[in-house]
Amino acid sequence: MFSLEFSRRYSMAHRLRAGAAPRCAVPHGHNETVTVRLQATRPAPLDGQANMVEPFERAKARWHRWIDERVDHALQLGAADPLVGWFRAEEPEHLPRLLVTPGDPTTEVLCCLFMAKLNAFLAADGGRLRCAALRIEETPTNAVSFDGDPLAMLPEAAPGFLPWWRRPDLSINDLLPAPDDAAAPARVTLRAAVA
Ligand SMILES: Nc1nc2c(c(=O)[nH]1)N=C([C@H](O)[C@H](O)COP(=O)(O)OP(=O)(O)OP(=O)(O)O)CN2
Repeated sequence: MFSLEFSRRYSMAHRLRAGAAPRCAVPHGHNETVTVRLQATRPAPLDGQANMVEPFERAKARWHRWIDERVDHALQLGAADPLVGWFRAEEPEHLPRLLVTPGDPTTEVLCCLFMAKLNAFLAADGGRLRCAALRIEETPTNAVSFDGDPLAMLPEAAPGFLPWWRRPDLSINDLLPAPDDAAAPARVTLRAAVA
């Protein structure tokens, strides 16, 4: 089967608070590269004319827009990190720049969140492609890759609530309604109801 592979580079900062990597408890940054492998959900032979699974431009458009506009230069924080509350109180204008993860923002969880988000984009674009594997190079010497079902690796959301990584919008957290997300006000109300 054919695979389409795309790489994108972004800068990020994060910190890990759970204690598994004590050196990483203080905010610090990396320039990371994410590489995705896409496959057709219904593989077909080449047609002898266009000979494409899908034009690269179409296959990667939403994904690269999200990486460039939202993930690049975001601060990645675990949902329970007190820095989230600090930004809410002191610099709420920067809340859209926080990428909030369930538990510490490790490269492992990022792989699953990114893959789930990419699959949400691909489903919204017609479901012709799906992400078969994803790899993040955190540093020149450390990388994590994942294949399989990313949702099986992540905590379940409250019933009726779609977390940001399952929505085909540009969001990177659930702290605020995303400006491009018409359904967000209803979802925030629903989340308040289940909390
Ligand atoms: N399993 C994981 N372990 C670690 C992660 C992670 O996401 N998953 N992350 C970190 C830190 O982010 C750390 O900044 C990067 O790791 P580290 O090995 O310290 O990076 P170096 O560039 O210093 O690597 P060298 O090969 O030693 O130069 C830690 N662990």
